[in-house]
Amino acid sequence: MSSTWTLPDDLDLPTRPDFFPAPGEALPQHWSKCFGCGDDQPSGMAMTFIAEEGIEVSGRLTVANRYQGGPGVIHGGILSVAFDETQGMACMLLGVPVVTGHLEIDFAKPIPLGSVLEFRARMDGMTGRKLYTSAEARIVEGPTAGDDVVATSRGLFLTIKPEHFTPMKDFVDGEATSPFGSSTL
Ligand SMILES: CCCCCCCCCC(=O)SCCNC(=O)CCNC(=O)[C@H](O)C(C)(C)COP(=O)(O)OP(=O)(O)OC[C@H]1O[C@@H](n2cnc3c(N)ncnc32)[C@H](O)[C@@H]1OP(=O)(O)O
Repeated sequence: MSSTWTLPDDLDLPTRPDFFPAPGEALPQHWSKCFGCGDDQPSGMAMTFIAEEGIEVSGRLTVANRYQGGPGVIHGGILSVAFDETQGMACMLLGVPVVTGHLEIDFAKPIPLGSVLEFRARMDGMTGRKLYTSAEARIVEGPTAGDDVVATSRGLFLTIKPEHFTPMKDFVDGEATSPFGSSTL
C-alpha cells in the first residue's frame, strides 16, 4: 500500500542558494536540544546531515537497540522522526525556520536493529509558505543492507516567524546552547 499524496500543480522549485553548504559538506543542527539532531540531547537520535547535489540533503541514523518496536526491528515512530528531521533539513535551503504540518510514511520493509540507515530528502516545490518534500531510506550497513528502498515519506512544511517559538521558551529544558528557535543556517 502506498499513499495518495499528490503535489499541487502550481509549485515553484527553489534553486540552491549561495549560503547553502557545498555538496558533501555537513549541515548544522537546527537546535541543540532537538531529539532528532541535537548534540545537547543525551536521549536523542543524534542524526547527522550533509548537503547533496542540487536541492537534496542526506541524513544517517544508526538503529540503536533502544529504538526497537517489533522484535528486532526499528519502531515506526522512530523512523518517522528520522524522516521528519531529514525533510525539515531539506527546507534549510530557504534559510527560514519551518515546522512540519503534515507527514506521511510508507513502511516498505522491516529494518533490523543495528542497521545504518541513509535518508535522502528534497524539496519538491513550494507555494507561499508551504514547502512540499519527499524522502526515502535505504539500509547502507547491516545484515540486510542493499539498494532497496525500505521506507518513503512525503511531508508538508510551513515557514514560520522565529516568534512562533517564543511562547514555548519557558518550557525549554536547561540552558540552551544554541540560539532559541534559530532554525536557520
Ligand atoms: C530549516 C529548519 C530545519 C528544521 C528541521 C525540523 C525538523 C523537525 C520539525 C518538527 O517536528 S516541527 C514540530 C511539529 N510541528 C508542529 O509543532 C507544528 C504545529 N502546527 C502549527 O504550529 C500550525 O498548524 C502551522 C504553523 C503548521 C500552521 O498554522 P498557521 O496558522 O501558520 O497556518 P494556516 O493554518 O493558516 O495554514 C497555512 C496554509 O497551510 C495549510 N496547512 C496547514 N496545516 C496543514 C496540514 N496539516 N495539512 C495540509 N495543509 C495544511 C493551510 O491549509 C493553509 O493553506 P493555504 O495557504 O493554501 O490556505
